[in-house]
Amino acid sequence: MSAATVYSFPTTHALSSGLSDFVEHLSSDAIKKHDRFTVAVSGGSLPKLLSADLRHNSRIDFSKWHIFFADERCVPLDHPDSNYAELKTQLLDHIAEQIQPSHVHPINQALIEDPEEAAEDYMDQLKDLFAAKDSVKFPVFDLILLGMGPDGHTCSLFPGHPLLHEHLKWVAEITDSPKPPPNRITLTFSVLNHAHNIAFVTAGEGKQEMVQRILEGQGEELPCQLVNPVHGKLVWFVDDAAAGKLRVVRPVAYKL
Ligand SMILES: O=C(O)[C@H](O)[C@@H](O)[C@H](O)[C@H](O)COP(=O)(O)O
Repeated sequence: MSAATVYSFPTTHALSSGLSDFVEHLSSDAIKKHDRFTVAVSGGSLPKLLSADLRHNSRIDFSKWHIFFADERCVPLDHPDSNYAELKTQLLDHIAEQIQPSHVHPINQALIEDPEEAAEDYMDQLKDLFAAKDSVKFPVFDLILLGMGPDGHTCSLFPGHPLLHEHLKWVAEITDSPKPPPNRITLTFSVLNHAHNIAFVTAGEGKQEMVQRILEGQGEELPCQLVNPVHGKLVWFVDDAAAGKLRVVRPVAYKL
């Protein structure tokens, strides 16, 4: 995989605070350049780690944010499995007065029984924002925030799954996710790898071995290893526990 910068923090509190500074920096940079900040967010522990400090960060102009989901389970938006529901609880409800509701893009709840249609509809939502001109080949997010599954999956892109080779679609459906629920939609590697910035966020001792395998292992094609930005930057935000088995890659302290 392309050289990634690994930022390690002694605690998850420190990680959340560093991540908030990082997101603030990218957001203000993007708003200066093109008057908006486009971000895609994953599920799992990410919304909590992301939001602990971010939701109190008054230096961020959330009114310019456009929020998408890197992957989503095909469940109602108030279901405990919904990534949207988790982000709402952790972040959106806390910045409700600043964020514009039309700038938040959950999946279309009316289509959850048909993942293929839900994926097509989500691609249309992306097109509305990114592809005013038909010539846009892929959306270029300012930031995509990813988690790392225990098997090395990211988004709903699982080891050995045919979706790892999907190069045309922006958003794909999956109906046989090895992790329940089986029906989901996910951004594809084409979209991930065109982002300006990609940040993996993962914490805890239980992640040590997989973090080491992904960042230092060779000869595998784990989904997290297929995240290789074409022009953008790749960073990992981890705690010292998750970084505990790294031997070759040197984690650094985060500084703006
Ligand atoms: O259903 C899923 O596939 C999960 O939401 C998944 O994509 C998650 O992001 C990773 O498994 C990391 O999860 P943790 O950050 O909780 O370890």
